[in-house]
Order: sequence, then structure tokens, then C-alpha cells
Amino acid sequence: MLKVNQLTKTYDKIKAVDNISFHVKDGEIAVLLGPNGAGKSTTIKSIAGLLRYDGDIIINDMPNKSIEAKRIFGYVPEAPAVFDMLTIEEHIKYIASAYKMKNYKAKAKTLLEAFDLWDKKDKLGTSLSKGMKQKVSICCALLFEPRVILFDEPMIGLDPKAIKTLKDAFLKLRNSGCTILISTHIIDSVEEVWDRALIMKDGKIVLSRTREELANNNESLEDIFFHVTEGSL
Ligand SMILES: Nc1ncnc2c1ncn2[C@@H]1O[C@H](COP(=O)(O)OP(=O)(O)OP(=O)(O)O)[C@@H](O)[C@H]1O
Repeated sequence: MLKVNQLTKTYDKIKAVDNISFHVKDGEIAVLLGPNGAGKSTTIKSIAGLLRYDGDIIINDMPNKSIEAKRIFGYVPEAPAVFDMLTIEEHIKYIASAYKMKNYKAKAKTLLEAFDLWDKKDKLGTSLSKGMKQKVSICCALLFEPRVILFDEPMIGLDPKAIKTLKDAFLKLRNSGCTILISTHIIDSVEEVWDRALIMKDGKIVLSRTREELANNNESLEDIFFHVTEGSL
């Protein structure tokens, strides 16, 4: 469960996120949509504990910056941060050690195979393409089976097979009861998987809808996105 209460983040004079509140339940996939500059990444980075902000962020009843919360949440940043001088396999070992995982090898092999990285596991971070770095970042976040996971623009740079593998991973995470928040401005990329859509504009959440609510009104995600962000609602 993820709870964001009255989150505000100001950079110098710019209010990037303006008093937003939302919840994402266990086993729910929420998508944070919005045009460029709406405040999506700032929201995700605040939840990940990387920024100072006003408001409260609670992960499974614990403050997001507590060690206990950090043990159970995963974060895939917008720009993958891999270590130049570690191989893919060493990244996996590093995460397994940080999260004190004992039996991680079979899970790691399954993940690396699914993302076509198994045969590249001895390659150094510095020699990986942008998409490969993104896949390493995703595998590291999935390895320790987080209870809450944040993805910031996860599809950027991925090939079609990796996009399909990632969508399958979203569904498996949901089935396991994980809380999932995905930020994107590419609506098509999440169309098949979302349960709750949060649309941001100018730092505010201007619309929150469940898939069921949209279906009952015969609306599509794309329709409401343009209505809300182009100001015709
Ligand atoms: N480090 C920073 N310093 C100053 N202003 C920032 C900083 N990061 C973001 N901003 C500003 O905060 C606002 C929200 O930016 P943010 O990156 O959160 O938006 P976004 O919705 O993720 O956009 P995009 O879809 O383009 O990635 C924008 O006006 C942006 O210029």
C-alpha cells in the first residue's frame, strides 16, 4: 500500500508538485500520466525518498524514508544508473547482498533470461547500450520481490520483446499483491495493464479514475487524458 498525503515540492520558485494526495492499494497498478513537466518524475522521486518535500508518504504503514520501507520498495529511475565497472552479474550480486538474499541465483537467471541479458552477464556496465542498462535496472528492482515498486518511464529505450516481458512482469507483480506505480506520458504503453489512472497537470492531480469507472462511462484513457490536459473538461 502506498499513501501520498498533501505532497508539495518546490524547486526554487517552481511548484513542481502542488499538494497532491493519492493511495495505491496492494495488488493495484496505478499509472501516473501527464504532459511533459506535469510533475510525474518529481512525485516518483519524492516517493523514492530522493528529494526533500512537504507532506507525508507512507509505504505499507511506514514512512518512505525509513530503513524498513526501503527494504520493501523497488525503484526503476527514468535514467538507468548502472555502475560502469561492474558486470551485469555483479550488479545482481550487489543487490542480492544489499537485500541479504540467500537464494537469488535461480530468480536472477530467470529474470536475466527473460530480458535477454543472460548471455551478456559478463559485460561491464560501461559497454551496455541504453536499453540494456534499462533492463539491468529493471532486473535489479525485480530481483528482491518488492512489495511496492515505482517505475519512472520504464518503457523508454526498450525493444518490443522487453516491453512485452515488462508488461508480463507488471501482471505477475499485481497477482502477487505488490503495489505498483508507473509514471509515463505514453498512454499506449500501459493501456492493457492499468487499474487506476492519475492524471497530472501543472503539479496537481486533475483526475483520478479506476478502469471500471472509465468502462462504465464508455470513456477511453486517451479521451479523458486529452479532455483533462487540453482543458476541455
Ligand atoms: N532539479 C530541478 N530543478 C528545477 N526545476 C525542476 C527540477 N526538476 C524538475 N523541475 C521542474 O519541475 C516541473 C516538473 O518536472 P518533472 O520532471 O517532475 O515533470 P514530468 O511530468 O516528469 O515531465 P517529463 O514528462 O518531461 O519527464 C517542471 O516545471 C520542471 O521544469
